[in-house]
Amino acid sequence: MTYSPKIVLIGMPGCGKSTLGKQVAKQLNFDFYDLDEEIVKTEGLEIPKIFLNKGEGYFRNLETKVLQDLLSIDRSFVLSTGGGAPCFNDNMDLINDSGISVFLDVNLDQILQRLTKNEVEKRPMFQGLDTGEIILKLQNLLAERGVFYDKAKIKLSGDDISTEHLISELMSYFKS
Ligand SMILES: Nc1ncnc2c1ncn2[C@@H]1O[C@H](COP(=O)(O)OP(=O)(O)O)[C@@H](O)[C@H]1O
Ligand SMILES: O=C(O)C1=C[C@@H](OP(=O)(O)O)[C@@H](O)[C@H](O)C1
Ligand SMILES: [Mg+2]
Repeated sequence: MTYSPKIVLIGMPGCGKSTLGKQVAKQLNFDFYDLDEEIVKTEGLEIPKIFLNKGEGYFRNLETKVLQDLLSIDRSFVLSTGGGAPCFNDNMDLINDSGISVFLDVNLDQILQRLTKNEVEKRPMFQGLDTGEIILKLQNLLAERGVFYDKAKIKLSGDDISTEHLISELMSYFKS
């Protein structure tokens, strides 16, 4: 039987899951999926529109369904999740049952800088908030979500986690 690793990136919104995931998949020659992009394709609506028109509860159930479908693919891939994905509907256990979860633990100051540049409009959780409110929101989210992120099989921290760093951690994990 061949081993098909499924690498699943998790972490706070803005920590770099989508950016890093794409790069790592390319370097490893694995398929790449972005959970949010797959949700958008399934629903035919952008993420902020799904939140606005159908509500967060609907989004979370759709997120779980699309996650389950992706995790059942029998090939190696890198999957970048959305920041909330591991924290609803037993998703973190699902991820750990079939994949290698990697928590990108980037500090909130760094995330704030990235989000406030140009990234708020894509993320309904932060729309309409000023900088102070975004800080509070990030702190509250991390307080709720840390317990889920902590279940990751691999944890990487730093302001700027590189593709090389992630690949080297994965190689050590595969060897262990
Ligand atoms: N290592 C990095 N250094 C600087 N900016 C980054 C880095 N990784 C991601 N970014 C930027 O931060 C923003 C959020 O990144 P993204 O990959 O969308 O995060 P996530 O998918 O975790 O929400 C984007 O503008 C992206 O270009
Ligand atoms: O943290 C969250 O709850 C969310 C994060 C987003 O993904 P990113 O983590 O890629 O921003 C996206 O799934 C949605 O807007 C909800
Ligand atoms: Mg993303």
